[in-house]
Amino acid sequence: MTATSEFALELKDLRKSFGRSEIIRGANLQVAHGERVAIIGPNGAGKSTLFNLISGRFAPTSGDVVLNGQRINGLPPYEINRRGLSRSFQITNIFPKLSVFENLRCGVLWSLGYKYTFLRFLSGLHDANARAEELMRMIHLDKKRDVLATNLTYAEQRALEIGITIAGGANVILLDEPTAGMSRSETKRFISLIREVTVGKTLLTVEHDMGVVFGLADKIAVVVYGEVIAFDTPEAVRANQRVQEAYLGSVVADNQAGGH
Ligand SMILES: Nc1ncnc2c1ncn2[C@@H]1O[C@H](COP(=O)(O)OP(=O)(O)OP(=O)(O)O)[C@@H](O)[C@H]1O
Repeated sequence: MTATSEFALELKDLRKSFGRSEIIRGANLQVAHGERVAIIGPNGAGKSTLFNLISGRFAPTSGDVVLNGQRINGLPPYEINRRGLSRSFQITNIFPKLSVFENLRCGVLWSLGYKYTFLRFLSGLHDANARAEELMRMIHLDKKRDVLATNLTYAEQRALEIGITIAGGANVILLDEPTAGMSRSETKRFISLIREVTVGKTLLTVEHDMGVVFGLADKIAVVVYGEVIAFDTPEAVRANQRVQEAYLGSVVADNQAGGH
């Protein structure tokens, strides 16, 4: 997708209520093309709700979500996907009984299905195979080409999921706690993998692990009570007094106490 606007993603005074409780309370954010952003904040602050608003699972109560310069408020997820945003979930959505290659090929075909008529879709099958091979190399699973997804390690399954997420060439990628459940060494390798496969793309993650946040993000968005209270470089966010008071101080204390 070509960059037609200054920002890949903008949230403008975004609000979301469930019944009488307003969960997102006027969130604003401007993410530049190619930026890697981690969304952090206390439990219940509204991070997942923001992701759900951006990816189209929920429609906002008011305000705008702008993707590549186009308002996408209230569009269904597949339309938003077609416009260049792809999301992977914390819960894996790979097909366990298909091989690595077949899973990736499905991801490619699925994304082609939205972009092409049926005839072009058929002629695209050859391209789909080539793209699936390319993705397999990108996620370092080419040696596991014919292994069923169910027989991969957990970290490999998460890598496969990222491969499927980027298969369609979306320029904005949303990852929900991409390293959750991984060991420290797997996490380290996985951060490198995410960095590699998202070069030139805009990345948003919801993340609790501060090691991942500081290893991956160019910028951090801090969400507290449904508002983005800070959006800056990791160093600036770490030094931000308001963030310290509202959130980061307690996380650092938790980590020192052996929590997560
Ligand atoms: N579909 C829904 N209906 C009603 N309330 C909801 C719904 N989805 C989320 N909420 C509420 O919105 C608030 C924010 O939840 P959300 O999951 O977005 O927070 P979060 O920052 O992602 O939290 P965590 O870090 O614990 O995952 C919570 O109080 C939650 O109960």
